[in-house]
Amino acid sequence: ENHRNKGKQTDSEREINFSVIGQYVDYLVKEQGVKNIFVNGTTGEGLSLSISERRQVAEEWVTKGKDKLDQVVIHVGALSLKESQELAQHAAEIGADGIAVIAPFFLKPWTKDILINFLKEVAAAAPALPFYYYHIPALTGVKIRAEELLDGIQDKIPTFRGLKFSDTDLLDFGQCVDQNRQQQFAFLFGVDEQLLSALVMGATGAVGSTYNYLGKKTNQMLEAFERKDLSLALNYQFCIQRFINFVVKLGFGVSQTKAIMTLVSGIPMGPPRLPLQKASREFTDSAEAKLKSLDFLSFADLKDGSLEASS
Ligand SMILES: CC(=O)N[C@@H]([C@@H](O)[C@H](O)[C@H](O)CO)[C@@H](O)CC(=O)C(=O)O
Repeated sequence: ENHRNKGKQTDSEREINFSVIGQYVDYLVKEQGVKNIFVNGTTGEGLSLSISERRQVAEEWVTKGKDKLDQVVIHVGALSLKESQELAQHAAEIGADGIAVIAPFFLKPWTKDILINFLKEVAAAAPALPFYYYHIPALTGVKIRAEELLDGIQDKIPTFRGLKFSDTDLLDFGQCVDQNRQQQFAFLFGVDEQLLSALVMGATGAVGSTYNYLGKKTNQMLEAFERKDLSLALNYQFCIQRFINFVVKLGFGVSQTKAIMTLVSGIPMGPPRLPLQKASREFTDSAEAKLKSLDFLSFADLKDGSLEASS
């Protein structure tokens, strides 16, 4: 299963290229100002990887991020509670900074209490690690409101430290913040095109796919917000929205994100794994033109061979 550095053609198409992770850490820190990483989530196709691959990816990020990254949080959600616990324990062993879990999405928890019980069992496998609930109802189909879930959650899960909220329901998000003011929870927003609205609601941070290549722009928005320069912050958000709106119309998902990451960083992300399909050349060309027209990408930013890798 470990095809690391064997260099066969099929490996690069089908297997994880662990060797670029170290390079990618440097890229994110230096070029994008991103120092916190969420590993094996949606963009990382965590649920399409084997348990052994997930362990290896997590290890590589923690090892290569040492003394460079502030926090590496590992997503350990799985359909099998046992696998999730194994991954949680592994995250603790390798020195990750936290774990996050999505709701199981095949046989689903139908009530808040059942979901809490599942999460509690995973959290207990890594009792020293901060625990985050990853709320992404559009993908899991589990629509239990985050605000309800958070009510009294620390009594059940003492390591609970926050929420990664990947949904557009700002009523739910706002109420998560409003009802937990006494706690020091992290409220991490996951819909990049709406981040400014979530900041107004009290988001304490963000986790998202576009920060791989729009990290610098988003940091400028965060700084403007911090300085209370709302009109400048809104300018940045609208700029980001123009790009996301453009690619959404072309069909935007994890595969397309990977193609853009390759294009902008020059580091080959490889194709996605089935059932995802590689982004088309037309998509990548259009996205590139849009990035340039929005001044998100200059010719100088394009690294040699970047188009090669995504073609
Ligand atoms: C459904 C989805 O992929 N959502 C993204 C967003 O960053 C999303 O790509 C972005 O807001 C553009 O719509 C993140 O919430 C997912 C994420 O952070 C992850 O990779 O775990």
